[in-house]
Amino acid sequence: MPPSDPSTAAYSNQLGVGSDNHAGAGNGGSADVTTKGAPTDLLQCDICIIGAGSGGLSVAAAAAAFGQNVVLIEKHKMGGDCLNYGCVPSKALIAASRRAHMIRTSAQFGVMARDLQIDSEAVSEHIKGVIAAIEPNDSIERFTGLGVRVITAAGHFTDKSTVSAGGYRIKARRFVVATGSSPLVPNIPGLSEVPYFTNETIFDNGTHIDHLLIIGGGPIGLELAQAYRRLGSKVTVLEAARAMAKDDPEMSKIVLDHLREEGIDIREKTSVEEVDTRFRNVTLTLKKGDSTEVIEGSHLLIATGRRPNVTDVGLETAGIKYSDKGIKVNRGLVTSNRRVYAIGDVIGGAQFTHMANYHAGIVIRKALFRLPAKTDASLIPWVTFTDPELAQVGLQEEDAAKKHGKVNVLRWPYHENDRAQAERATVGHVKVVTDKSGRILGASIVGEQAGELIQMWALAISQKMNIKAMTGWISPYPTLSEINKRAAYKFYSKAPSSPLIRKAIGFLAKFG
Ligand SMILES: Cc1cc2nc3c(=O)[nH]c(=O)nc-3n(C[C@H](O)[C@H](O)[C@H](O)COP(=O)(O)OP(=O)(O)OC[C@H]3O[C@@H](n4cnc5c(N)ncnc54)[C@H](O)[C@@H]3O)c2cc1C
Ligand SMILES: NC(=O)c1ccc[n+]([C@@H]2O[C@H](COP(=O)([O-])OP(=O)(O)OC[C@H]3O[C@@H](n4cnc5c(N)ncnc54)[C@H](O)[C@@H]3O)[C@@H](O)[C@H]2O)c1
Repeated sequence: MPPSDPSTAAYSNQLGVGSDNHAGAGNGGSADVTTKGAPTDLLQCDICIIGAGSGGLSVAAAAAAFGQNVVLIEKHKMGGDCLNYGCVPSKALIAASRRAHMIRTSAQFGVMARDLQIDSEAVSEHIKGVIAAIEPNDSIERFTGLGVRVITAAGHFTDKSTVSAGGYRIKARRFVVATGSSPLVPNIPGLSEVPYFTNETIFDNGTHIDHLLIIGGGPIGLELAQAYRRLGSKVTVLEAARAMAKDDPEMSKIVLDHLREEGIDIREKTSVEEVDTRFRNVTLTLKKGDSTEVIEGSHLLIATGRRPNVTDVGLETAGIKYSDKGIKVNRGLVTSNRRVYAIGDVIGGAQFTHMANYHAGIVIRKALFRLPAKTDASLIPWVTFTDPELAQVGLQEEDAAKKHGKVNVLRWPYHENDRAQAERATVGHVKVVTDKSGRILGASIVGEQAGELIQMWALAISQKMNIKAMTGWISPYPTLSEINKRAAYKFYSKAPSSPLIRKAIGFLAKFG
């Protein structure tokens, strides 16, 4: 089958797969129901959760572990986006592409690998294998074993304290809406006439992609851009504003420069005016400033953000306020209906699996133990899994300065780290922001394993630690984590007014 054949199962906007209304998972009992009830059957429980993605599963598992009577409703696939269309398949794809990159670049280590071959079908099988390995953790069997009653059907509120799903009426002490989000497809002339991938279809693709056009330069667009580039595709990214706009520009520039060096054509401040097909290819009419250009590629990926799954849940009926940004909640994640919490992607804001899990913890503390608990945005780390990775926690420099006035910015580069040299992973640096007294306000890391290295800064911020604590531990040699300690030492090299003392401390910092 030619790569751009619109009939390729994975490559179609006509599939109706996923989205707010996953095909085959119809409303009111048409789907397979784990336990079927007559339409009037009433289930009474402590907690009823709509949506078995990262957020819903976490609430269900924890509530069941504390002996609560739990009903969990899922209309499509257990595990939601993260397992089936998000984190897991994307990281498995990235892992495959990383192997290809390592083979291509191994000669600098004196290791010669010849005849690199990429079998797209086998890459696709690898992705499916990774999902299959994780799937049991999120399965109906596991949750039923934990004592959770799983109903596989669409759920919706029929009044302020009742949900209907799979032929049951469910009354609960508390409800949790965890219905996630779906790809936001922009309204570009011609787009609806042309086949395109979203995150819900691209991971099923088992054919080689000749030239992938990606609309959107956020984490989805850029993680997949690099993965496909390394797997042998030509890749062009079209971004209407700034790529990686949520990250510190100083740090994201390093990623973007690196991606461009790998041959990815990233065009910022570029709008897509029209989409069309020419022979079997996709053509995009681009506009940047006053100039227009038409480019052609074999496949198109839409990665332009998310829309919350707020339709068909009966939110109005339940008196739950929402907008196109998501369900409105207070910092305790309570909706305008005080019986109902909303968590994860469906409330908008930072959309990560660990965010949904964090929300789940807050709901458990509040609903089960009646403890006061509130979200704290300053604790949320995130990582974009490009190579180099980019990780962030707490405030970025600009926001820290706005909030705290004069701040200290501490940097330490990877190339000063012996392990980074040994691995030839010298791109990037750690950047830490503190207030005058040394209180850690934020940290960003761009470079090898930034997602691992950020963890200690996430801990430090959550524990309100001072930078002094980040120098008071012994870092085994040679590890990348030493970079964190070196960055912390920079706080002291800045403090003394004498240039001589500053220089001496800077010198000593090199010895940990
Ligand atoms: C390509 C991609 C890569 C990503 N990579 C990462 C990453 O590396 N790290 C990270 O932290 N995050 C990542 N994310 C984000 C992460 O996947 C989401 O933040 C996370 O899945 C949100 O969890 P959730 O429980 O809110 O929603 P979801 O996981 O979307 O789950 C919602 C569930 O609710 C179900 N549902 C919806 N409506 C109903 C209804 N009426 N009745 C019953 N069930 C319903 C849906 O079928 C779905 O299963 C990625 C996302 C994408 C798209
Ligand atoms: N590593 C991770 O944790 C990870 C990875 C992937 C996705 N995610 C999550 O998934 C969510 C969605 O990711 P995303 O990259 O789709 O969304 P995003 O909102 O972060 O980025 C979308 C980008 O598309 C651009 N855009 C929007 N409309 C456009 C148009 N018509 N033409 C050109 N550009 C346009 C926007 O300016 C923006 O930069 C993110 O919020 C993120 O939290 C996380």
